[in-house]
Amino acid sequence: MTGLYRHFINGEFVESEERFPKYSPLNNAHIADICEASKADVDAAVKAAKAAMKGPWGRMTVEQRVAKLYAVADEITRRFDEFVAAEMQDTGQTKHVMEHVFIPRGAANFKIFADVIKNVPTETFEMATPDGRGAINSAIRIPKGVIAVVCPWNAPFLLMTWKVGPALACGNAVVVKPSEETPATATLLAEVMRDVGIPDGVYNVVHGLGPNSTGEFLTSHKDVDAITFTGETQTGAAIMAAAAKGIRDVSFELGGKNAGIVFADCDFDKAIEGITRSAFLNTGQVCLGTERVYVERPIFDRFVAALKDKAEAFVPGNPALDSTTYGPLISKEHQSKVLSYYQKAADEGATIVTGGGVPDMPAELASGAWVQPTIWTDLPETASVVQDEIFGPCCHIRPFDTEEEVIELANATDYGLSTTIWTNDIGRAHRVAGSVEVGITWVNSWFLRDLRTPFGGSKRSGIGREGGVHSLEFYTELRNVCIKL
Ligand SMILES: NC(=O)c1ccc[n+]([C@@H]2O[C@H](COP(=O)([O-])OP(=O)(O)OC[C@H]3O[C@@H](n4cnc5c(N)ncnc54)[C@H](O)[C@@H]3O)[C@@H](O)[C@H]2O)c1
Ligand SMILES: O=C/C=C/C=C(\O)C(=O)O
Repeated sequence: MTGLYRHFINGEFVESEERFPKYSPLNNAHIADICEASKADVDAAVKAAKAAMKGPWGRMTVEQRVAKLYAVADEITRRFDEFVAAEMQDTGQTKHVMEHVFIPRGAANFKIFADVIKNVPTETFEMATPDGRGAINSAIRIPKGVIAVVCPWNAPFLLMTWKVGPALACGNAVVVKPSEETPATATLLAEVMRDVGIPDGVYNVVHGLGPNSTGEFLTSHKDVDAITFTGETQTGAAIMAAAAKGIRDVSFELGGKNAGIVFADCDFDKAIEGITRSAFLNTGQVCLGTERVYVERPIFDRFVAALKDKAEAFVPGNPALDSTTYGPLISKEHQSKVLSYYQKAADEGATIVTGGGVPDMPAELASGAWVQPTIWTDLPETASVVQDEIFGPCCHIRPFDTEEEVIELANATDYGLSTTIWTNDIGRAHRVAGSVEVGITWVNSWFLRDLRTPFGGSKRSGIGREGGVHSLEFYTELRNVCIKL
């Protein structure tokens, strides 16, 4: 996948003059150039998508669309190793996480929404009328039209297909703007779309940056009917302002500062396992990840010691090796941001339980975006690393004494994406789950996904829910047809 990443517009790969470099997270080597879509390129992509809605795609039956989406999923599965390699090259994350989490979810994201759209009923109301003949109201689902899909870099293929799957299932056409850090799998998916016969213009990809670049050109384009975005809360605010012009609908999955809550009656080993994953999977670059851990006082010391052991057991290195369990951050820029928080934690008086710096790496990887898994204790809740989303492999652990106290601590944030609660008291699990202000709560688990369930954030972590029938709310419009009999 080295070389040049091109746009995919109206069924063809096209280049543009402006380019920017892609560096490997593993060693900062220059591994590719990426075309940067101009206003004219974006306009061509939006025009192609709009035209596709009036072409064969717009005329397909649901059954025909569903068959196409299954073909997309099957082709992703057939080219599985290429997707694994492409995303591994962009993110530096381990082959294991690619093979077991991110790439299979790409295929699953097409199948689930093909199944949903095939089985969803429409609503009908019969009504009486003064002439005694009555009328029937029937709501039919209409695709919204051209959907802009703006994606982040942390789980590029999973997050992009989580939007493209339902958008296409509902009969829309999409223009995807992948993150500037992760062009590979969106581009590879274009080949899949072409090869399985998705009509030209239904799936378009425009590469580029955000502000004053492709992302802004796309989200402010007047012929985009709706915008689905996953990324930082501040970017969401900028996109919302762009969407206000023309009154376009938005679906946002934004940042988080998620709390893990561990009660003393939990299954200790499972809780350690779970919090290890939620804090450090994907080098902490998971929106659902845990950066604040609250542990009931009787098991606090034991918990901190056990999590320290887990953090120190990660093996950073070449992601293609089975022995590697830990990757770099996405970029040197993100490394600087995370390291600045490591410094702030030290300045603000944290006890550094483990980490806090850069791991020793062999010469060929020494220039990569590596940081150590890091655990802090003893900070006040006002400390920067307890307040801000860092998006790195780090967490602060604090003891608590009562259920009421921990609920208050968990809720003391503007974010509200997810939480993970560890206890064997089912009543307490249910009470606490009902009180933590988030969109997604896991009890005795984390990131256990049933794709039929509503997924999204509360407070500043998002707008709307995607997943199962909930995605239909965003990707279609209901048109009520009232037939007087
Ligand atoms: N809630 C969720 O489900 C979820 C999932 C994954 C990631 N995230 C969040 O994503 C963030 C990490 O991703 P990121 O750093 O790529 O996010 P980001 O907001 O910096 O960028 C996301 C995308 O938006 C584009 N963009 C940036 N500015 C833009 C603008 N003004 N107009 C239009 N497009 C613009 C970027 O080019 C990129 O494609 C974290 O905050 C994380 O919590 C949330
Ligand atoms: O990093 C964020 C991971 C988000 C996961 C999903 O959006 C999902 O599982 O659907």
